[in-house]
Amino acid sequence: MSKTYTTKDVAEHKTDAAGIWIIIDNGVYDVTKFIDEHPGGPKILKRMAGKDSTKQFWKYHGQKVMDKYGEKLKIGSVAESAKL
Ligand code: HEM
Repeated sequence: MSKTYTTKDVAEHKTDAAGIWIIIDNGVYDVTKFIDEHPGGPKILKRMAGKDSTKQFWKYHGQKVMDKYGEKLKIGSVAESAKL
């Protein structure tokens, strides 16, 4: 079963020490270990740390990237969603 987080939980994960989480659509992704391998560079990803990066993600990537990395990095979903 997938874990549920609040946007506040996610917002508290925006440093190397706490871990770096981002929201894409309804999912919560832990990119702490991925960030240095990010082909778009760590900086741009770090700027979205703790935030909803749905718009930015789909601007720069397609479904293929999500299919390849999503499952590996996903740690759960956000409890409150505008889409529910
Ligand atoms: C789970 C989160 C993310 C994953 C797994 C991911 C993965 C990738 C991958 C695999 C690429 C290589 C390009 C490709 O294969 O299409 C890439 C490029 C890139 N990513 Fe990400 N990314 C993530 C989040 C983000 C976010 C949040 C941003 C923006 C704030 C971003 C900005 C970029 C940019 C600017 C590029 C370069 C695009 C280009 O060269 O045309 N990424 N990313």
